[in-house]
Amino acid sequence: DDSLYTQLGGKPALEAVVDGLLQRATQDARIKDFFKETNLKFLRTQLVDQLCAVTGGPCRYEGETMKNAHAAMGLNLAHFNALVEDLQDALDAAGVPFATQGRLLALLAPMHRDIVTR
Ligand code: HEM
Repeated sequence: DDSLYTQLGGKPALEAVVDGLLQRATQDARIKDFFKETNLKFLRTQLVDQLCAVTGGPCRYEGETMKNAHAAMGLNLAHFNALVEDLQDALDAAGVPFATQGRLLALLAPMHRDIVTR
């Protein structure tokens, strides 16, 4: 099994990465206000399922489309890049090797087309 999911370290590793991301994003002055009214427990579940599914793991993501989930936020590319930076820091902290980080970021980067609206 050479899926990115396995390379990342499976479900426990993804959970650690998502926890690290949410911790950072909710304290990041550039973007934390977007999360003020968010149910973080629900968002954690959705993110783990989504990342598991897109990396080839045994999960199904049944949440909103990226377009619908972010439409009302009016996100720009700086917001998007700030979140990606927080994700990279979380991946570093979880000990994910640089090349593996690159594989994940390559899957997520194109989503900016649906998430960034201004
Ligand atoms: C590749 C980048 C991103 C991915 C993969 C992603 C993924 C997701 C997912 C899976 C959800 C849950 C959707 C649902 O089922 O309700 C969500 C919601 C959310 N995202 Fe993102 N997101 C990204 C970028 C961003 C950025 C840049 C921000 C803000 C700076 C952001 C802020 C939020 C917030 C606040 C919610 C929760 C909305 C609510 O409370 O209903 N996301 N995102």
